[in-house]
Amino acid sequence: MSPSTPAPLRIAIAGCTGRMGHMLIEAVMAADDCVLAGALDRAGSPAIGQDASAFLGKASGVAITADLRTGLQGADCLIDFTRPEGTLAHLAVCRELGVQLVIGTTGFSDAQKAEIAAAAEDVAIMMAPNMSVGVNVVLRLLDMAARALNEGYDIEIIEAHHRFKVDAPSGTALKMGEVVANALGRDLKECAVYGREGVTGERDPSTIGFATIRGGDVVGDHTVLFAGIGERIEISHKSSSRATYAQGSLRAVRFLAGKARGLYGMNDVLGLG
Ligand SMILES: NC(=O)C1=CN([C@@H]2O[C@H](COP(=O)(O)OP(=O)(O)OC[C@H]3O[C@@H](n4cnc5c(N)ncnc54)[C@H](OP(=O)(O)O)[C@@H]3O)[C@@H](O)[C@H]2O)C=CC1
Ligand SMILES: O=C(O)C1=N[C@H](C(=O)O)C[C@H](O)C1
Repeated sequence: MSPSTPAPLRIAIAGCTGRMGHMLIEAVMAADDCVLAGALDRAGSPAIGQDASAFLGKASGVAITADLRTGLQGADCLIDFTRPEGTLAHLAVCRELGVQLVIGTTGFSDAQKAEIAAAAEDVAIMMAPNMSVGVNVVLRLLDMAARALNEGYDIEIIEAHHRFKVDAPSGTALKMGEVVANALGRDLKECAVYGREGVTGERDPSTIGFATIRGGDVVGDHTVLFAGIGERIEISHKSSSRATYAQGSLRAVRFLAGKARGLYGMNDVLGLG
């Protein structure tokens, strides 16, 4: 390395054998400015002890471990796409060791989100339910659309994901709901309707409806429908590869570099305001 070349970003991956874990390891290994520093999996996983990039047919020299301190030792930043309880366990050790965090996990309760915000007083964290550039641009479009269509339009959010997804609605759909509700001066907690069945009565115009589809290998589709009398507007995003989430996560790691603390979103990373 020449004296002017910056040191590579040392990245650990949690949930390293998961769908996103594999995408992230591939992305880190392919990035010139990043190095794989650790790979975490759950205790009891048959992958413990194996090389983290063995699935790519090449060696990283990093063995998969369930020991958080071993996996985080030597890392600047942990990228975590696991489950809420896993992320919170990782968060506690990252906070203690001063390791930054990029959190892609979805399905957190309000109390769990508050725990993450508290940890961000000590360590820099970027958390977003969707790391793709496209979805984050859509969030801006939704803010604009909701303000312009603030009367006479029923708002419904429809999302589709693969059969393995465990949380519903998706974190992205909920974020879309929050953006639209905020733009309209509503509280999503009070106006969200999660599915309908039976004699529901006529639609209450102040509600925001959610519909969830699960099946096959759908990577992630989201549509926000503004339905008026005489016209409908649909704002859609469709993911065809998880690589966009991995590339967004690396942008987040680069954004966090050098930051001591604070809780950031993908809007900060992308400069979307
Ligand atoms: N923000 C974004 O852009 C995106 C977010 N996501 C979110 O990321 C998360 C993971 O998605 P995906 O990769 O598809 O899921 P997978 O189930 O494929 O992978 C999850 C990984 O986390 C591990 N894990 C599960 N529970 C725990 C735990 N309690 N502690 C530690 N590790 C754990 C799993 O291990 P094991 O196999 O042993 O259970 C597995 O390695 C989901 O919340 C999903 O919604 C997904 C894509 C994009
Ligand atoms: O579980 C997934 O796959 C995805 N989860 C995220 C979410 O819940 O919004 C992001 C993306 O839609 C894929």
